[in-house]
Amino acid sequence: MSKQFTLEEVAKHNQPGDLWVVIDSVVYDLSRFADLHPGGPNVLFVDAVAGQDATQVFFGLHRLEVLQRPQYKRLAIGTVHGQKSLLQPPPPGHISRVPYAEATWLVPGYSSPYYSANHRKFQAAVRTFFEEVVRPAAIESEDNGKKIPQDVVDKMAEVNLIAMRLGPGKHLHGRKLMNGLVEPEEFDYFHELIINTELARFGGRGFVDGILAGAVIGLPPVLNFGSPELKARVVPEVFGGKKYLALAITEAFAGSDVGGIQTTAVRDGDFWVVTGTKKWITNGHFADYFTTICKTESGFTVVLVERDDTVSTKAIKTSYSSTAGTAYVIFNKTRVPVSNTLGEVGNGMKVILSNFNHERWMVTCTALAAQRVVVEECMKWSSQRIVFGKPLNSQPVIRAKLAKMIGLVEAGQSWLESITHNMCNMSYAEMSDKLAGPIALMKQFVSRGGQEIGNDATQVFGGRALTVSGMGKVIENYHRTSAFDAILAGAEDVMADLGVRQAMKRMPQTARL
Ligand code: HEM
Repeated sequence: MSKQFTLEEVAKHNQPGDLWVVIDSVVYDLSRFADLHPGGPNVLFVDAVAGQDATQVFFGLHRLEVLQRPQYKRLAIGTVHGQKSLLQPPPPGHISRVPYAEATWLVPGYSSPYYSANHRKFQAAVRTFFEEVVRPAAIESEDNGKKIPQDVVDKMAEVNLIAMRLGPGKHLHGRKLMNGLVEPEEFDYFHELIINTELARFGGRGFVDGILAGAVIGLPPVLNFGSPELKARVVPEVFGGKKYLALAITEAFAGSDVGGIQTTAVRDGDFWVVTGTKKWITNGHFADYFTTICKTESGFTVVLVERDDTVSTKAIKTSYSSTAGTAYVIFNKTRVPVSNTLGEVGNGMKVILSNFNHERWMVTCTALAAQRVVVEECMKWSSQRIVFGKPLNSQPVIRAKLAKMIGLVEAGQSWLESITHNMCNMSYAEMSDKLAGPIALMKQFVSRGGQEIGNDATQVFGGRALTVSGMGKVIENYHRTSAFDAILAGAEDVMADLGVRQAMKRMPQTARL
């Protein structure tokens, strides 16, 4: 591509069979491609395009990534003499310079009391890892609905990313985290927040769950309530990416009202016999283990069910990608060793509830990261889209929408960081006591805001936000799937109610106006 042309030379190639255009200083020969062009050949032969610098019109219709696809890269034949490319894709690990595209602590010139030098190094390494190793798989899996590829899982396991996703704790001790970048004892909830943020930046909500969210929510009961033998066997398999695990609570009969579940576990000697169904089980379609709550003679009991011929899973078609492995699970008299019991018999609710705060906090982290990407997309689109002869962002109504989106994301981020700071400084018991309400309220605030952001972003992008590919594909995906954040880990309205009821419990008896 060392050949250089003048604009005058390019201009001579302006008809069917001999068609050149300039995009961002690069000269493309579209002579043979014109008939194959997904937008049709005719649009390429208009005077403002054929033989001309079509940069502005091109970016009104295509994402930068189109030019990076190998089949289109080949169309480049040289550059325009004296011009330089201004629109290269950013290198992996890059911090966006688009205002509000990054949390403030990452923006040069701003400071934050929450993040140490180690968090900063960690963020840079995790972003680079996710962009280099995970992004291509994320985009492909979101599209084709297949499970996250095993080689990506293996690479995540190598740097202990699966283990780190469960947050700080003893399970990290003795492990080399991110090639030794952070000491296991040093790893805190801000490190985990960083991981959650980075993995949700690819514009695919199904993949956010497909990237082993099942283990993040289903393994803690094993870690905290399983026998030493069970842990010694299962935990290394899951952290090593060799086996998959899902949390099986909800049923067609019971969602937020967990008490209504109908799956039973009946004792038969050294076994539980588990019978029943579970619905909406994230990663369930490919899981080897199911952390399952069952009705037992006395109350509820949680057991770790291992997949065998008596366990069948059916993929449920949801409005997000089936890469999440969402499943309907059927246990048909499945025999589970009593040694797989997690926690006390009859006290299963405690085991399940112990997990909810962390799960809700995690959903908030990933939801906010996705919303920030939506803000970035809208900021870019509204400045590059020319409408009525002016950039879209010259319209006050568009700026008002941007203001609302930015406000929601920044408010959510500040709340999240404040809660995360408290998580770092509280014992587990204090967290359960003091943070269940705030985390529930924060989650409902962020998920509700997310749905508003999805609606506003759709208006900003117009029809482009309604197609799964092309300019508005990130917005389409977010808008279609934002309700997942409002349902998973606790329905939005239930969260709001829980948060306020917790606050009411703390009202001083003597409080009067
Ligand atoms: C290197 C040159 C080009 C390549 C490789 C290319 C490729 C593509 C591709 C892959 C699409 C499908 C949509 C997408 O994936 O974003 C598309 C759509 C389209 N292209 Fe191009 N294109 C080129 C140049 C142009 C130019 C110069 C124009 C100027 C008018 C143009 C007009 C369109 C239109 C109108 C569509 C349909 C957009 C839509 O459905 O919203 N293309 N092009």
